[in-house]
Amino acid sequence: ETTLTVHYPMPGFFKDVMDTISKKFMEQNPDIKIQFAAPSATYEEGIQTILRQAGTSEMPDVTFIGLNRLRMMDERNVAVDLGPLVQKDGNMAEQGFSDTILKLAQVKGKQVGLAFATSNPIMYYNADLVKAAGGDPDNPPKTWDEVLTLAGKIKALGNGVDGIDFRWQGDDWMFSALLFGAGGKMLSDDETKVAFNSPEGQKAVDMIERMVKEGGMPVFTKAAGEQAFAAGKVGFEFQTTGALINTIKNVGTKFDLRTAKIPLIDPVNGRLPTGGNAVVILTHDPVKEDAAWKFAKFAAGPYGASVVVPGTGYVPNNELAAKSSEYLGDFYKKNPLFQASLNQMSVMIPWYAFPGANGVRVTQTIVDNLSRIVDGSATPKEALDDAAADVEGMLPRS
Ligand SMILES: O=P(O)(O)OC[C@H](O)CO
Repeated sequence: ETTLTVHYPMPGFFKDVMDTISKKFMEQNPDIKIQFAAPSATYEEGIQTILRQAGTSEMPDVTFIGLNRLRMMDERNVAVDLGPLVQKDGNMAEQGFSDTILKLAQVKGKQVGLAFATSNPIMYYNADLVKAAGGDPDNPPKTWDEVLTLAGKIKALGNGVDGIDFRWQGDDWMFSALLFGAGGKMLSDDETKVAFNSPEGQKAVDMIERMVKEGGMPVFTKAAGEQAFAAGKVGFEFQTTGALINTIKNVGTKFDLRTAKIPLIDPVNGRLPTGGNAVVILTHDPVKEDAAWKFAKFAAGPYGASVVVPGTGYVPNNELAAKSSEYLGDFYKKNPLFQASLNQMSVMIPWYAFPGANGVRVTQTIVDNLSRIVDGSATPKEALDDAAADVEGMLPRS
Protein backbone atom coordinates (compact mmCIF):
# COMPACT_ATOMS: atom_id res chain seq x y z
CA GLU A 1 0.00 0.00 0.00
CA THR A 2 1.18 3.54 -0.82
CA THR A 3 0.19 6.39 1.50
CA LEU A 4 0.01 9.92 0.12
CA THR A 5 -0.02 12.94 2.42
CA VAL A 6 -2.13 15.67 0.86
CA HIS A 7 -2.18 19.32 1.89
CA TYR A 8 -4.80 21.83 0.75
CA PRO A 9 -5.87 25.41 1.55
CA MET A 10 -9.19 26.96 2.61
CA PRO A 11 -10.91 24.10 4.41
CA GLY A 12 -14.02 26.30 4.62
CA PHE A 13 -14.45 25.82 0.87
CA PHE A 14 -12.71 22.50 0.33
CA LYS A 15 -12.95 20.15 3.31
CA ASP A 16 -16.12 18.41 2.22
CA VAL A 17 -15.12 18.12 -1.43
CA MET A 18 -11.65 16.81 -0.50
CA ASP A 19 -13.22 14.19 1.74
CA THR A 20 -15.63 13.09 -0.98
CA ILE A 21 -12.99 12.97 -3.70
CA SER A 22 -10.42 11.11 -1.61
CA LYS A 23 -12.98 8.58 -0.41
CA LYS A 24 -14.05 7.77 -3.97
CA PHE A 25 -10.39 7.66 -5.07
CA MET A 26 -9.50 5.17 -2.36
CA GLU A 27 -12.48 2.99 -3.30
CA GLN A 28 -11.21 2.85 -6.87
CA ASN A 29 -7.54 2.53 -5.86
CA PRO A 30 -7.48 0.27 -2.78
CA ASP A 31 -3.67 0.15 -2.84
CA ILE A 32 -3.38 3.92 -2.29
CA LYS A 33 -4.26 5.63 0.97
CA ILE A 34 -4.85 9.39 1.21
CA GLN A 35 -4.13 11.13 4.47
CA PHE A 36 -4.55 14.87 4.91
CA ALA A 37 -1.99 17.25 6.41
CA ALA A 38 -3.40 20.17 8.42
CA PRO A 39 -5.01 22.49 5.85
CA SER A 40 -3.90 26.14 5.47
CA ALA A 41 -6.44 28.91 6.03
CA THR A 42 -5.56 30.80 2.82
CA TYR A 43 -3.55 30.42 -0.38
CA GLU A 44 -0.96 32.83 1.01
CA GLU A 45 -0.47 30.72 4.12
CA GLY A 46 -0.49 27.59 1.99
CA ILE A 47 2.41 28.63 -0.23
CA GLN A 48 4.46 29.81 2.74
CA THR A 49 3.90 26.51 4.55
CA ILE A 50 4.94 24.50 1.51
CA LEU A 51 8.05 26.56 0.83
CA ARG A 52 9.06 26.17 4.47
CA GLN A 53 8.49 22.41 4.41
CA ALA A 54 10.06 21.77 1.00
CA GLY A 55 12.85 19.26 1.23
CA THR A 56 12.10 18.38 4.86
CA SER A 57 10.37 15.29 6.24
CA GLU A 58 7.28 17.44 6.86
CA MET A 59 6.72 18.12 3.18
CA PRO A 60 3.44 16.60 1.95
CA ASP A 61 3.43 14.49 -1.22
CA VAL A 62 0.72 16.51 -2.90
CA THR A 63 -0.52 20.05 -2.37
CA PHE A 64 -3.08 22.42 -3.81
CA ILE A 65 -1.60 25.85 -4.59
CA GLY A 66 -3.29 29.15 -5.52
CA LEU A 67 -2.95 29.68 -9.27
CA ASN A 68 -0.97 32.90 -8.71
CA ARG A 69 1.66 31.01 -6.71
CA LEU A 70 2.50 28.31 -9.24
CA ARG A 71 5.15 30.64 -10.59
CA MET A 72 6.80 30.75 -7.18
CA MET A 73 6.68 26.95 -6.98
CA ASP A 74 8.42 26.82 -10.32
CA GLU A 75 11.01 29.50 -9.50
CA ARG A 76 11.91 27.64 -6.30
CA ASN A 77 11.97 24.37 -8.23
CA VAL A 78 9.79 22.62 -5.67
CA ALA A 79 7.15 20.96 -7.85
CA VAL A 80 7.47 17.84 -10.01
CA ASP A 81 7.34 18.76 -13.71
CA LEU A 82 4.15 17.09 -14.89
CA GLY A 83 5.03 17.56 -18.57
CA PRO A 84 6.59 14.08 -18.99
CA LEU A 85 3.63 12.49 -17.18
CA VAL A 86 1.18 14.30 -19.46
CA GLN A 87 3.21 13.14 -22.48
CA LYS A 88 3.34 9.56 -21.25
CA ASP A 89 -0.38 9.57 -20.49
CA GLY A 90 -1.11 10.30 -24.12
CA ASN A 91 -4.88 10.81 -23.84
CA MET A 92 -5.35 13.79 -21.54
CA ALA A 93 -7.83 15.41 -23.95
CA GLU A 94 -10.10 12.37 -23.74
CA GLN A 95 -10.17 12.82 -19.97
CA GLY A 96 -11.37 16.41 -20.38
CA PHE A 97 -7.97 18.10 -20.10
CA SER A 98 -7.88 20.22 -23.25
CA ASP A 99 -4.76 22.28 -24.02
CA THR A 100 -6.55 25.39 -22.73
CA ILE A 101 -7.25 23.67 -19.44
CA LEU A 102 -3.72 22.31 -19.15
CA LYS A 103 -2.38 25.84 -19.72
CA LEU A 104 -4.14 27.14 -16.59
CA ALA A 105 -1.50 25.42 -14.48
CA GLN A 106 1.54 25.99 -16.68
CA VAL A 107 4.35 28.42 -15.97
CA LYS A 108 6.21 29.47 -19.11
CA GLY A 109 5.10 26.28 -20.81
CA LYS A 110 6.05 24.00 -17.90
CA GLN A 111 3.22 21.90 -16.44
CA VAL A 112 3.58 22.74 -12.74
CA GLY A 113 0.16 21.40 -11.75
CA LEU A 114 -3.33 20.54 -12.97
CA ALA A 115 -6.05 23.14 -12.35
CA PHE A 116 -8.34 21.77 -9.65
CA ALA A 117 -10.73 24.64 -8.95
CA THR A 118 -11.16 27.76 -11.09
CA SER A 119 -13.21 30.81 -10.34
CA ASN A 120 -14.06 34.35 -11.26
CA PRO A 121 -15.47 37.14 -9.10
CA ILE A 122 -19.24 37.65 -9.18
CA MET A 123 -21.91 39.90 -7.69
CA TYR A 124 -24.06 38.43 -4.92
CA TYR A 125 -27.11 40.49 -4.01
CA ASN A 126 -29.93 40.60 -1.54
CA ALA A 127 -33.03 40.80 -3.72
CA ASP A 128 -35.20 41.85 -0.76
CA LEU A 129 -33.02 44.90 -0.06
CA VAL A 130 -32.79 45.73 -3.77
CA LYS A 131 -36.58 45.71 -3.95
CA ALA A 132 -36.96 47.73 -0.75
CA ALA A 133 -34.66 50.37 -2.23
CA GLY A 134 -36.75 50.64 -5.40
CA GLY A 135 -34.61 48.37 -7.64
CA ASP A 136 -35.73 45.43 -9.76
CA PRO A 137 -34.12 42.18 -8.58
CA ASP A 138 -34.86 40.60 -11.95
CA ASN A 139 -32.78 43.28 -13.67
CA PRO A 140 -29.73 43.74 -11.44
CA PRO A 141 -27.26 46.57 -12.09
CA LYS A 142 -24.96 46.02 -15.07
CA THR A 143 -22.58 48.94 -14.54
CA TRP A 144 -20.68 50.17 -11.50
CA ASP A 145 -22.62 53.46 -11.64
CA GLU A 146 -25.87 51.52 -11.36
CA VAL A 147 -24.46 49.42 -8.49
CA LEU A 148 -23.34 52.51 -6.56
CA THR A 149 -26.65 54.33 -7.00
CA LEU A 150 -28.66 51.37 -5.80
CA ALA A 151 -26.22 50.54 -3.01
CA GLY A 152 -26.50 54.15 -1.79
CA LYS A 153 -30.28 53.79 -1.67
CA ILE A 154 -29.94 50.51 0.24
CA LYS A 155 -27.66 52.19 2.78
CA ALA A 156 -30.27 54.98 3.11
CA LEU A 157 -32.84 52.39 4.22
CA GLY A 158 -31.14 52.66 7.62
CA ASN A 159 -31.59 50.00 10.27
CA GLY A 160 -27.88 49.16 10.26
CA VAL A 161 -27.96 48.14 6.60
CA ASP A 162 -24.88 48.71 4.40
CA GLY A 163 -24.75 48.98 0.62
CA ILE A 164 -21.65 47.04 -0.42
CA ASP A 165 -19.10 44.48 0.74
CA PHE A 166 -16.25 44.26 -1.78
CA ARG A 167 -13.73 41.60 -0.77
CA TRP A 168 -10.51 43.63 -1.14
CA GLN A 169 -8.79 41.97 1.87
CA GLY A 170 -6.55 38.92 1.85
CA ASP A 171 -4.77 39.25 -1.47
CA ASP A 172 -4.67 41.25 -4.71
CA TRP A 173 -7.30 39.21 -6.53
CA MET A 174 -10.32 41.52 -6.17
CA PHE A 175 -8.16 44.57 -6.87
CA SER A 176 -7.14 42.85 -10.10
CA ALA A 177 -10.84 42.33 -10.86
CA LEU A 178 -11.20 46.13 -10.96
CA LEU A 179 -7.84 46.74 -12.64
CA PHE A 180 -8.28 44.07 -15.34
CA GLY A 181 -11.95 45.08 -15.56
CA ALA A 182 -10.72 48.54 -16.56
CA GLY A 183 -8.36 47.01 -19.13
CA GLY A 184 -5.25 47.53 -16.99
CA LYS A 185 -2.39 45.27 -16.00
CA MET A 186 -0.10 44.76 -13.02
CA LEU A 187 3.37 45.04 -14.60
CA SER A 188 4.88 46.08 -17.92
CA ASP A 189 5.12 43.33 -20.52
CA ASP A 190 8.80 42.76 -19.73
CA GLU A 191 7.87 42.63 -16.01
CA THR A 192 10.53 45.14 -14.99
CA LYS A 193 8.14 47.95 -14.05
CA VAL A 194 4.90 48.45 -12.19
CA ALA A 195 2.04 49.17 -14.59
CA PHE A 196 -0.93 49.36 -12.22
CA ASN A 197 -0.28 53.06 -11.48
CA SER A 198 -1.92 53.81 -14.81
CA PRO A 199 -5.17 55.54 -15.78
CA GLU A 200 -6.83 52.09 -15.52
CA GLY A 201 -5.34 51.54 -12.06
CA GLN A 202 -6.54 54.98 -11.01
CA LYS A 203 -10.07 54.07 -12.14
CA ALA A 204 -9.83 50.86 -10.09
CA VAL A 205 -8.83 52.61 -6.85
CA ASP A 206 -11.28 55.47 -7.46
CA MET A 207 -13.99 52.82 -7.64
CA ILE A 208 -13.04 51.53 -4.19
CA GLU A 209 -13.35 55.03 -2.78
CA ARG A 210 -16.71 55.48 -4.52
CA MET A 211 -17.90 52.20 -2.97
CA VAL A 212 -17.18 53.73 0.43
CA LYS A 213 -18.52 57.21 -0.23
CA GLU A 214 -21.44 56.57 -2.59
CA GLY A 215 -22.19 52.88 -2.09
CA GLY A 216 -22.14 52.68 1.70
CA MET A 217 -19.24 50.24 2.12
CA PRO A 218 -17.95 50.13 5.72
CA VAL A 219 -14.53 48.96 6.90
CA PHE A 220 -15.28 45.25 7.06
CA THR A 221 -12.87 42.43 7.74
CA LYS A 222 -13.38 39.57 5.27
CA ALA A 223 -15.28 37.50 7.85
CA ALA A 224 -17.38 40.43 9.10
CA GLY A 225 -18.40 41.37 5.55
CA GLU A 226 -19.47 37.83 4.75
CA GLN A 227 -21.39 37.51 8.03
CA ALA A 228 -23.15 40.85 7.56
CA PHE A 229 -24.17 39.92 4.02
CA ALA A 230 -25.44 36.50 5.12
CA ALA A 231 -27.37 38.14 7.95
CA GLY A 232 -29.24 40.28 5.42
CA LYS A 233 -27.49 43.51 6.38
CA VAL A 234 -25.68 44.25 3.10
CA GLY A 235 -27.13 44.87 -0.36
CA PHE A 236 -24.28 43.72 -2.64
CA GLU A 237 -21.31 41.48 -2.04
CA PHE A 238 -18.49 41.07 -4.54
CA GLN A 239 -16.25 38.06 -4.20
CA THR A 240 -15.32 34.71 -5.71
CA THR A 241 -17.98 32.42 -7.08
CA GLY A 242 -16.12 29.76 -5.06
CA ALA A 243 -17.94 31.09 -1.99
CA LEU A 244 -21.35 30.37 -3.46
CA ILE A 245 -22.26 27.20 -1.59
CA ASN A 246 -21.11 28.65 1.72
CA THR A 247 -23.13 31.79 1.03
CA ILE A 248 -26.23 29.78 0.11
CA LYS A 249 -25.87 27.78 3.35
CA ASN A 250 -25.21 30.84 5.51
CA VAL A 251 -28.09 32.84 4.03
CA GLY A 252 -30.53 29.93 4.34
CA THR A 253 -34.04 31.31 4.13
CA LYS A 254 -33.19 34.72 5.59
CA PHE A 255 -33.59 36.49 2.23
CA ASP A 256 -33.84 36.01 -1.51
CA LEU A 257 -30.21 35.51 -2.58
CA ARG A 258 -29.32 36.17 -6.21
CA THR A 259 -26.14 36.38 -8.27
CA ALA A 260 -25.17 38.26 -11.42
CA LYS A 261 -22.11 39.21 -13.41
CA ILE A 262 -19.70 41.65 -11.78
CA PRO A 263 -19.62 44.93 -13.75
CA LEU A 264 -16.48 45.77 -15.76
CA ILE A 265 -15.21 49.36 -15.64
CA ASP A 266 -14.45 48.94 -19.36
CA PRO A 267 -17.15 46.63 -20.72
CA VAL A 268 -15.30 46.16 -24.02
CA ASN A 269 -11.68 45.61 -23.00
CA GLY A 270 -12.27 44.55 -19.40
CA ARG A 271 -11.23 41.09 -18.25
CA LEU A 272 -11.49 39.14 -14.99
CA PRO A 273 -8.85 37.24 -13.03
CA THR A 274 -9.06 33.46 -12.77
CA GLY A 275 -9.01 32.46 -9.12
CA GLY A 276 -8.62 29.01 -7.75
CA ASN A 277 -5.88 26.48 -7.28
CA ALA A 278 -4.06 23.60 -8.89
CA VAL A 279 -2.98 20.21 -7.64
CA VAL A 280 0.81 20.00 -7.50
CA ILE A 281 3.00 16.94 -6.90
CA LEU A 282 5.90 17.40 -4.51
CA THR A 283 7.13 13.86 -3.89
CA HIS A 284 10.03 12.64 -6.02
CA ASP A 285 9.77 9.04 -4.77
CA PRO A 286 8.94 7.10 -7.98
CA VAL A 287 6.27 4.86 -6.40
CA LYS A 288 4.58 7.77 -4.63
CA GLU A 289 4.89 9.94 -7.71
CA ASP A 290 2.96 7.39 -9.71
CA ALA A 291 0.21 7.23 -7.08
CA ALA A 292 0.20 11.04 -6.80
CA TRP A 293 -0.26 11.41 -10.56
CA LYS A 294 -3.29 9.07 -10.38
CA PHE A 295 -4.73 11.15 -7.55
CA ALA A 296 -3.98 14.49 -9.27
CA LYS A 297 -5.76 13.39 -12.44
CA PHE A 298 -8.68 12.03 -10.47
CA ALA A 299 -9.09 15.22 -8.40
CA ALA A 300 -8.78 17.54 -11.40
CA GLY A 301 -10.62 15.18 -13.74
CA PRO A 302 -14.31 14.88 -14.58
CA TYR A 303 -15.29 13.21 -11.30
CA GLY A 304 -13.39 15.77 -9.20
CA ALA A 305 -14.89 18.68 -11.13
CA SER A 306 -18.37 17.21 -10.75
CA VAL A 307 -17.85 17.30 -6.97
CA VAL A 308 -16.08 20.69 -6.80
CA VAL A 309 -18.57 22.70 -8.90
CA PRO A 310 -21.79 21.83 -7.03
CA GLY A 311 -19.92 21.54 -3.72
CA THR A 312 -18.44 25.05 -3.83
CA GLY A 313 -19.49 27.27 -6.75
CA TYR A 314 -16.26 27.17 -8.79
CA VAL A 315 -16.54 27.02 -12.58
CA PRO A 316 -15.77 23.72 -14.30
CA ASN A 317 -12.10 23.19 -15.09
CA ASN A 318 -12.66 19.98 -16.96
CA GLU A 319 -14.39 19.97 -20.33
CA LEU A 320 -15.82 16.50 -19.98
CA ALA A 321 -17.39 17.44 -16.65
CA ALA A 322 -18.91 20.61 -18.10
CA LYS A 323 -20.46 18.98 -21.15
CA SER A 324 -21.39 15.42 -20.25
CA SER A 325 -24.83 14.72 -18.79
CA GLU A 326 -23.13 12.07 -16.65
CA TYR A 327 -21.49 14.95 -14.77
CA LEU A 328 -22.68 18.59 -14.95
CA GLY A 329 -24.66 18.67 -18.19
CA ASP A 330 -28.03 19.49 -16.52
CA PHE A 331 -26.69 21.12 -13.38
CA TYR A 332 -26.65 24.72 -14.59
CA LYS A 333 -30.21 24.64 -15.89
CA LYS A 334 -31.43 23.59 -12.47
CA ASN A 335 -29.17 25.91 -10.44
CA PRO A 336 -29.40 29.49 -11.72
CA LEU A 337 -27.18 30.98 -8.96
CA PHE A 338 -24.25 29.14 -10.53
CA GLN A 339 -24.76 30.74 -13.93
CA ALA A 340 -23.19 34.15 -13.17
CA SER A 341 -19.66 32.77 -13.16
CA LEU A 342 -20.32 30.43 -16.08
CA ASN A 343 -21.43 33.43 -18.15
CA GLN A 344 -18.15 35.22 -17.41
CA MET A 345 -15.82 32.41 -18.45
CA SER A 346 -15.05 34.02 -21.80
CA VAL A 347 -13.39 37.03 -20.13
CA MET A 348 -11.19 35.11 -17.68
CA ILE A 349 -7.44 35.79 -17.86
CA PRO A 350 -4.70 34.51 -15.51
CA TRP A 351 -4.49 35.75 -11.93
CA TYR A 352 -1.30 37.76 -12.17
CA ALA A 353 1.71 36.01 -10.66
CA PHE A 354 4.42 38.45 -9.60
CA PRO A 355 7.97 37.37 -10.42
CA GLY A 356 10.66 36.80 -7.81
CA ALA A 357 10.85 35.86 -4.19
CA ASN A 358 8.72 38.76 -2.86
CA GLY A 359 5.34 37.71 -4.27
CA VAL A 360 3.62 37.38 -0.90
CA ARG A 361 4.98 40.76 0.29
CA VAL A 362 3.94 42.44 -2.96
CA THR A 363 0.40 41.24 -2.51
CA GLN A 364 0.31 42.34 1.12
CA THR A 365 1.54 45.83 0.18
CA ILE A 366 -1.27 46.21 -2.32
CA VAL A 367 -3.83 45.07 0.27
CA ASP A 368 -2.40 47.41 2.95
CA ASN A 369 -2.71 50.37 0.62
CA LEU A 370 -6.26 49.44 -0.38
CA SER A 371 -7.18 49.42 3.30
CA ARG A 372 -6.05 53.07 3.54
CA ILE A 373 -8.61 54.01 0.88
CA VAL A 374 -11.37 52.10 2.64
CA ASP A 375 -10.63 53.63 6.06
CA GLY A 376 -10.24 57.09 4.51
CA SER A 377 -6.64 57.64 5.63
CA ALA A 378 -5.34 58.06 2.05
CA THR A 379 -6.72 59.29 -1.24
CA PRO A 380 -6.89 56.70 -4.01
CA LYS A 381 -3.98 58.42 -5.79
CA GLU A 382 -1.79 58.43 -2.69
CA ALA A 383 -2.51 54.77 -2.03
CA LEU A 384 -1.87 53.84 -5.66
CA ASP A 385 1.41 55.77 -5.84
CA ASP A 386 2.62 54.33 -2.53
CA ALA A 387 1.72 50.78 -3.57
CA ALA A 388 3.49 51.29 -6.90
CA ALA A 389 6.65 52.63 -5.26
CA ASP A 390 6.74 49.79 -2.73
CA VAL A 391 6.11 47.08 -5.31
CA GLU A 392 8.70 48.58 -7.68
CA GLY A 393 11.28 48.10 -4.93
CA MET A 394 10.29 44.46 -4.45
CA LEU A 395 10.62 43.36 -8.08
CA PRO A 396 13.61 41.20 -8.94
CA ARG A 397 16.58 43.16 -10.27
CA SER A 398 17.64 41.90 -13.66
O1 LIG B 1 -11.07 31.94 -3.69
P1 LIG B 1 -10.66 31.52 -5.07
O2 LIG B 1 -10.12 30.14 -5.10
O3 LIG B 1 -11.75 31.72 -6.04
O4 LIG B 1 -9.47 32.42 -5.56
C1 LIG B 1 -9.58 33.76 -5.59
C2 LIG B 1 -9.55 34.21 -4.17
O5 LIG B 1 -10.77 34.57 -3.66
C3 LIG B 1 -8.42 34.96 -3.78
O6 LIG B 1 -8.32 35.07 -2.41
